[in-house]
Amino acid sequence: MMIVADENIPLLDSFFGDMGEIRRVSGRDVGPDDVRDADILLVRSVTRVGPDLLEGSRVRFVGTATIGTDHIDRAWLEHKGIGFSAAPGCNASSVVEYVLSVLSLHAERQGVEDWSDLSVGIVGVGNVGGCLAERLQRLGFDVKLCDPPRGEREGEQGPDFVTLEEALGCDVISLHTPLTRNQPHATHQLLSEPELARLSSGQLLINAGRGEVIDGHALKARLSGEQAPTVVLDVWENEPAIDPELVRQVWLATPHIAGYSLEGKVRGSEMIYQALSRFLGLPVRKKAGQFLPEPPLNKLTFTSSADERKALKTALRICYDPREDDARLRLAMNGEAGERAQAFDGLRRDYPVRRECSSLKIQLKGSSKSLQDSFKAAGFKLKL
Ligand SMILES: NC(=O)c1ccc[n+]([C@@H]2O[C@H](COP(=O)([O-])OP(=O)(O)OC[C@H]3O[C@@H](n4cnc5c(N)ncnc54)[C@H](O)[C@@H]3O)[C@@H](O)[C@H]2O)c1
Ligand SMILES: O=C(O)[C@H](O)[C@H](O)COP(=O)(O)O
Repeated sequence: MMIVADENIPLLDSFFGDMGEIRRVSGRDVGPDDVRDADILLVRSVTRVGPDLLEGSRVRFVGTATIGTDHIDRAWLEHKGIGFSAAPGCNASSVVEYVLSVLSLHAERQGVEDWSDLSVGIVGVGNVGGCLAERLQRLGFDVKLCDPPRGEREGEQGPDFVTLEEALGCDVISLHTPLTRNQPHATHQLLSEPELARLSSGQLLINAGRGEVIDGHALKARLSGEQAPTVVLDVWENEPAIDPELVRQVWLATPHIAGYSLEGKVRGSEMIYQALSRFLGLPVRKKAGQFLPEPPLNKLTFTSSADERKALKTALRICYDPREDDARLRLAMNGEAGERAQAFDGLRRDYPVRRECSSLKIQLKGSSKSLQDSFKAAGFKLKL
């Protein structure tokens, strides 16, 4: 069996090595000739999968080791009877930790002593948005949920959802919708000129969903105007050829790595391994946990003299500090257009190992019960 796989999917040999021959390809450049004799295609978000790539090939299963599926023509795969699986939720914790770290920095920058005084509007309350909402609510934030498709589906049974307009009134707005077009509640340019005009200084807009959910031209215009909001972008229109001017205008700019924890990536591989095994009628024997190395830092102790307001933020930033990715992306924006696009992809390909909060055991000596609860709510494990 021939398995063609994006070279950036981790643990290809460990998960798939005994299923067939693996041919590694560059996800950005893979073409019909690379997949013609393949049975299985494993991709990440940078490969567009549809008739242009697969017509005439013998591929019978496609797996994407990602949450997002906007790069996949699912209707065409179904029409052709080609099996498909994504990796829903694989890197949700990683994205949530990205947002928590950004929030902690924003509160500090705004001089907000208790970060949970900030109201947060979450747009798109699925795997990522739902996990973010749960953690923020446990941390005491006032959270508003905006998800019209869920609102329609769940009615009175679901949580109280607000309109986009109401969500845009929060101190922080975090976008976690998929990218969709030509359907009810399509998210392509969900935030355009009128929505961006509602935002003002003091507000923070985070996009860690898909770049095209915000109209980039309108955003640039808004950021050049009066009372501009603060903006954090992890995702961009036209990746990898992103707009360097927009990078300069936003507060934090990262190269689509919010979901790039090692745990998130390995879980993505595990989930498509499981789906492919089921598709082929093979037993599922391997687990992500067996391939995760010991984290470089596995224990952190706060003594009774620690400042309780700072302890959680310190731990969050030890696990992930977006300012490092921001600095690297800004440097990468110095070259010519082609060099910039290559550098964007290079930052993602050579991403340093980042571990999730759950890999770090926290010891709290003589701390309050509320601090212990906050650490647990943020996703840390406590060492008792
Ligand atoms: N930056 C990253 O590294 C990164 C990592 C993971 C996922 N993502 C992106 O985040 C997206 C969300 O991930 P997820 O796992 O939570 O997906 P999901 O499918 O579980 O949830 C998406 C939610 O958005 C809602 N939604 C759809 N249209 C909407 C609209 N117009 N307004 C408000 N809500 C709407 C859906 O009803 C759903 O509940 C993914 O599709 C992917 O594009 C980015
Ligand atoms: O959809 C996802 O899971 C994320 O956006 C993911 O982090 C994308 O990573 P990529 O496939 O582009 O490496």
